[in-house]
Amino acid sequence: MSEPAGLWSASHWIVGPGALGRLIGLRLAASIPVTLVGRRPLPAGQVLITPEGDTLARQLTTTSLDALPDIKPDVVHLTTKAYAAESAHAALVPHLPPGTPLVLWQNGFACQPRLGERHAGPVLCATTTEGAYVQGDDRMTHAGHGETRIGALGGGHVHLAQALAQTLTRAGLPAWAVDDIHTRLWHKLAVNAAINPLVARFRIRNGQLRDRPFRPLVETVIAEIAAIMAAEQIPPPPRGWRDLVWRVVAGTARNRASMLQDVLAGRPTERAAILGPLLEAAHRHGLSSPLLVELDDALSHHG
Ligand SMILES: NC(=O)C1=CN([C@@H]2O[C@H](COP(=O)(O)OP(=O)(O)OC[C@H]3O[C@@H](n4cnc5c(N)ncnc54)[C@H](OP(=O)(O)O)[C@@H]3O)[C@@H](O)[C@H]2O)C=CC1
Ligand SMILES: CC(C)(CO)C(=O)C(=O)O
Repeated sequence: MSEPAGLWSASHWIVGPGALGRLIGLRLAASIPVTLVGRRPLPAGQVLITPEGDTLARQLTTTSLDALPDIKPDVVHLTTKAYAAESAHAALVPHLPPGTPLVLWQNGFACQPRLGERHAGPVLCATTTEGAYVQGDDRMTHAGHGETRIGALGGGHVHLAQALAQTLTRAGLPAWAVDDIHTRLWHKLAVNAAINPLVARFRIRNGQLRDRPFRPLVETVIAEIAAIMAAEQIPPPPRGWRDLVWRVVAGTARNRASMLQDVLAGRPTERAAILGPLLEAAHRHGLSSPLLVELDDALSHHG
């Protein structure tokens, strides 16, 4: 695959340099100019612990949204949580030349269509199974290798998606350009909706969903999600929704899911981006989804 000129040496801004943002930033920074843009500047010396236990130390340019450099980026990766993406984008936009490509890495399906409309330049969405968590302002752990898919919601910007996929792959984050990112985002949303609210509510690890008291609840949530997806004409995964969800439960059995971690830490959750689009679709199609509504309601007390 040949790469459009310039992307491998292009400068990348990572806006929202938490777990995923720093994973991308530190991996790219081995050979590409990267700037981490936060709400507050992070230390320039950053450390990444690899899944194999090795330590990668990097010096990066770090700054904050209120002190952006004059040199502009060629690509912006927005890696805040879903609920912060639109406000971060609004703060950033006055400082970006029109036409700057934007890559959205959020889970759920809330900010993507809205920013796709609003951003004055190409917008790509990425969905990834990489796993990362933050250990401090200068240290993060790449917990597990995964795969990333990138594409535009309308299916365009193919060369840009291919170039970015190649750039990420060369940096050690295997990535592919796809023409069905819309479907893939909804599949990831389905997995997150089936697992995250239940484990957050009962404060259990993902694997415990297989146990007797929780298993029927997972099955009910999957059935509600499958009905909504069918009404929305989202194609099911090849072996169906149950197979997809239970495979992820088995593969992440020891995980404390992100929503559980957020609830335990008293942080806002990504409830609105994950359950919101499902409940809106259920409403549009006149479908009843009592368990999803109950879980959404319970989580709403956590923000
Ligand atoms: N972590 C992972 O393994 C994966 C995460 N994802 C998705 O990626 C997204 C990011 O997740 P994750 O990296 O874990 O989240 P984190 O909370 O670790 O990182 C979010 C970062 O965004 C920063 N931030 C918040 N508001 C703003 C703002 N207005 N401007 C600039 N920066 C801001 C936060 O700063 P501060 O530190 O100041 O709060 C923080 O550094 C989520 O949608 C998540 O679902 C998807 C797959 C895997
Ligand atoms: C797939 C799952 C549920 C794995 O823990 C996840 O993506 C999350 O924690 O948000």
